[in-house]
Amino acid sequence: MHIRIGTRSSRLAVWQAEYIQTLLRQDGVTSELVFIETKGDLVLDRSLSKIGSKGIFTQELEDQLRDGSIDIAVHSAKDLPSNLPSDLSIIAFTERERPNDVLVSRDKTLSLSSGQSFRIGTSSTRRVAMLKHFCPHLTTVDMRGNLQTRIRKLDEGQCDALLLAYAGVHRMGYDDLIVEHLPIHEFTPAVGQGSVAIEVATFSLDKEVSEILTRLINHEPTAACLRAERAFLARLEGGCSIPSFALAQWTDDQTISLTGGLVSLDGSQLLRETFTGVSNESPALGHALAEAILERGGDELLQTIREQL
Ligand SMILES: NCc1[nH]cc(CCC(=O)O)c1CC(=O)O
Repeated sequence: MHIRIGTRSSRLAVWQAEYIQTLLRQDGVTSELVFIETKGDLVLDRSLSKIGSKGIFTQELEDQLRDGSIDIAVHSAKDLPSNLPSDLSIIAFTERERPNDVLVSRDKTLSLSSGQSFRIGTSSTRRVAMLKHFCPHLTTVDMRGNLQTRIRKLDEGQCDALLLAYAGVHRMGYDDLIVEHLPIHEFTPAVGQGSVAIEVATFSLDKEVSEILTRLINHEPTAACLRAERAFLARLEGGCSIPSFALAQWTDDQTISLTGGLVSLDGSQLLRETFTGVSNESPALGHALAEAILERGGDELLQTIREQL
């Protein structure tokens, strides 16, 4: 069996694709990487929320799944929209890396909780809004580009620190630059953060091949958590430009706890709830959480956010 793997060509994307190749090789499955550029890689002068986030890192890969140029597409689970068209599906989520965000800087004395004032580079609406909520004394600088580009901008002095996903920083070998791990009960991560998703064209991939790939790549405990988080996001109809967050975690061998919510762009309002339920009904858990958040004022909050973006 030989699999053509579609991937973006950023260093993190290549790390992810090579990780998938390693998992496949365990069972003698050979593969090759097909590099595909997405709108998110090309348009670097505008913030993600202004480009219109839906599928900006995924569309071109999906086109090649459909026309049969590749067998699977590898994405950061976080970049994959929560509502997939019916001809595409996810057949695996890899075991999640630690899901939290980290503060990255050359200055070891920096800390979010210290009360010092400094500039943080980020292009994520969630991170900007959360910083405004928890750390109003800090300023943010809009910063696009892959990890290496952002660290170069940090070194050029365009900001004093970056707020990033631990998973990407660790995978790229920048652990030495981490000055603080942010607590997930405050800075709850984005849906899917830390896991890698495998997407296929539902009707063109052979069913038997698809089952083998799932067996080799999918980590079911992670997948159950991501189904809860993604159901939450789907109900909010949020892409990655909406400042929403959710993290599901196992509490015992049958139960998942899902924490998630929304924060207003100016940080003044933060809605967060935790729901617990049985793991095999995790999408229902995500749906229930979304309903609760919408009912508690999330509905109006979302409307305001959409008008402002
Ligand atoms: N949207 C960019 C993106 N997509 C996935 C990751 C990090 C790795 C991951 O969450 O799996 C990042 C960078 C970041 O948020 O710091």
